[in-house]
Amino acid sequence: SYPTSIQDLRNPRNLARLLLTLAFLSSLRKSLLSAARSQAVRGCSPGIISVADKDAIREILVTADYPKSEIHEGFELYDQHNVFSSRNKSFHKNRRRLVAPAFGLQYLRSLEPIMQDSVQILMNKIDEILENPKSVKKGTKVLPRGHINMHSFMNRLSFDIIGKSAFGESFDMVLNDSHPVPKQMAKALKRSMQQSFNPWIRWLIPLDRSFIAFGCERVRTRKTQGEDGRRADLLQYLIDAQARERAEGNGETGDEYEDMIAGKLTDRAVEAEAVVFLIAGSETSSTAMTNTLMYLVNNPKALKRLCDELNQATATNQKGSIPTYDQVRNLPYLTACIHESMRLRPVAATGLPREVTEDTVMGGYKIPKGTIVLAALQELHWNKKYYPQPSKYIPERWIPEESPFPDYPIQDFTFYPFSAGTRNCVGKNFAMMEMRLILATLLINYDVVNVPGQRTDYVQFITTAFATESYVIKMTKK
Ligand code: HEM
Repeated sequence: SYPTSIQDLRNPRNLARLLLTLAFLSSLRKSLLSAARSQAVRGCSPGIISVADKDAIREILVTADYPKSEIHEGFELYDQHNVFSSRNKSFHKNRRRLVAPAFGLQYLRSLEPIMQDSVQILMNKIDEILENPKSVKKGTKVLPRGHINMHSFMNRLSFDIIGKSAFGESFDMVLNDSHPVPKQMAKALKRSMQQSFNPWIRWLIPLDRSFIAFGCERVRTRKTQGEDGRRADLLQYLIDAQARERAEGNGETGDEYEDMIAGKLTDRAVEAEAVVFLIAGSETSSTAMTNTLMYLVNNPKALKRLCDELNQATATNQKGSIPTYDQVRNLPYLTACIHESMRLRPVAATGLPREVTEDTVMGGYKIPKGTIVLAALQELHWNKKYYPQPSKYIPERWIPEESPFPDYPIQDFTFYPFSAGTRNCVGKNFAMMEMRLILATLLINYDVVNVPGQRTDYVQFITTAFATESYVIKMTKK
C-alpha cells in the first residue's frame, strides 16, 4: 500500500516507500531516454553487437583498438581511473608503462616462493581432508572420502596468492575459508555488472565496497613501515615505482584531478592498482585452473601423457616436493593442455565491451559510431575453420609435429584468452606461471579421477564461472 495523502507521509515507512518509488521512476526515465537517444542516433541498428569474425575481432582489439565502453567505469575505485578501467588512451599508456614491468619475467621470479608456499599449504589441507573428510570448514558439505571440491580450492588458493603478491598478506582462504574480503569482492563485482545494465538496482541495494577499504588499508600499512616492511611483491614494485617517478621529477603536482588524469602514481593510484590486481588476478586464474583440471580428468589419455611429462621433468625431486618454475616453464604438453582448456573455455568468453568511435564497416556490416562491440572470443575459438572438431579437448593440436590436423596449423589472431593489443592482460605471465606451478604440483603428487554426473555449465558476469560454484575431483595421494 502506497501513501495516498500528505498525512500518510508522517509514517517513515510510507515516506521511504515514496522515495524509493521516485528514485526508481527517475532511474527508469533516464534509462528510457538514453535508449531512445541511442536509437535516434543509430536508426534501427542495435546498440550492442557481438562479433565473432577473425578479422573484425582483430580490428576491435588491435588495429582500431576501440576504447573500452562506459561499463568499465564501474571498476573505478574511489573515482580513480586505473589500468583496467580507464577509457582514456593517454592515461592508460602512461599508467601501463608504470605498472607493466611488475609482471616482467625478471620481477615475477621473486614471486615464485609465494606461489610455492601457498601450494604447499593447499597440499597439506588436501591431505588433511583425504585423511578425514570431516575436516572441512564447519557448515561446508562433507564429501565422500577422496572427493575434493577443486573449484573451491582453486578459488581460495588464487586469492591467497594474489593477497600475498599484491598486499603482502595471505587471506588464508585455503586454511580457514573465512576471510570476508574475497566473498565481498565477488558479490560486489557481480552486482556492479548488474547495475551497469540496470542502474535502478543501486537504489535498492547499494554496493558494498568494503573490500576496497581493506586493500587501501594494507597499502598504507606497508608504506608506513618503510624499509622494515620491504618485501619482494607487486605492491613493493608499485611503491618503488612511485618513489622513482618522484625522484625523476615525474611526481604529482598536488592537483588531485590533474594528477589522476595524467596517470601519476599518487598514493590513491597505488592503492587502486593493488586492488585491481586483486580483482583481475583471482577468479580469472582459478577458473582457468579448474577448467584445465576438469578437461584432464575427462580425458584420461591426455592426463596420462601430461603426468608422464611432469614426472620426467621432476624425476630428481624428492617425493612430495614442489617443482621449481624452471622445471615446468617450458614443458610443451603442459602448455598445450592449458592452451586447449583456455581455447574451449576462455574466461572472457563473450568479450568485454568496446565502443566504436567512428562509422565503420565490419564483416560487411555497417557499424555506426557509438555502437558497443563485443569480441566473442569463445565463438572464435570454436570456429571449425581454424579448429577442427572444435568442441573436443585435443592438446596435441598445439604441438605442430603431433597435431592430428596438419592441414590446420594454429593461425595467428584466432586465439585470445588474454585479449590482445594495448589492453591485453598485463598479468598474463603471472597467470601462466601460477597455472603451470599449481597444476604441475597437484598432478605430480596426486592421482586425479573424474566424478561423473556433475553440472559443468557456466555463467558470465565479468568473467565466466561455474554456475554451481563447485567442481569435485576424486584424489589419491601418490
Ligand atoms: C588465467 C588468468 C587470466 C586471464 C584468462 C586473464 C584475462 C584477461 C583479459 C581477457 C583481459 C582483457 C580485459 C578487457 O578487455 O577488458 C585482462 C586484462 C587485465 N588483466 Fe588479466 N587475466 C588473467 C589473470 C590476471 C592476473 C593474475 C592479473 C594480475 C595479477 C591480471 C591483471 C589484469 C589487468 C590489470 C588487466 C587490464 C590490462 C589493461 O587494460 O591494460 N590478469 N585479463
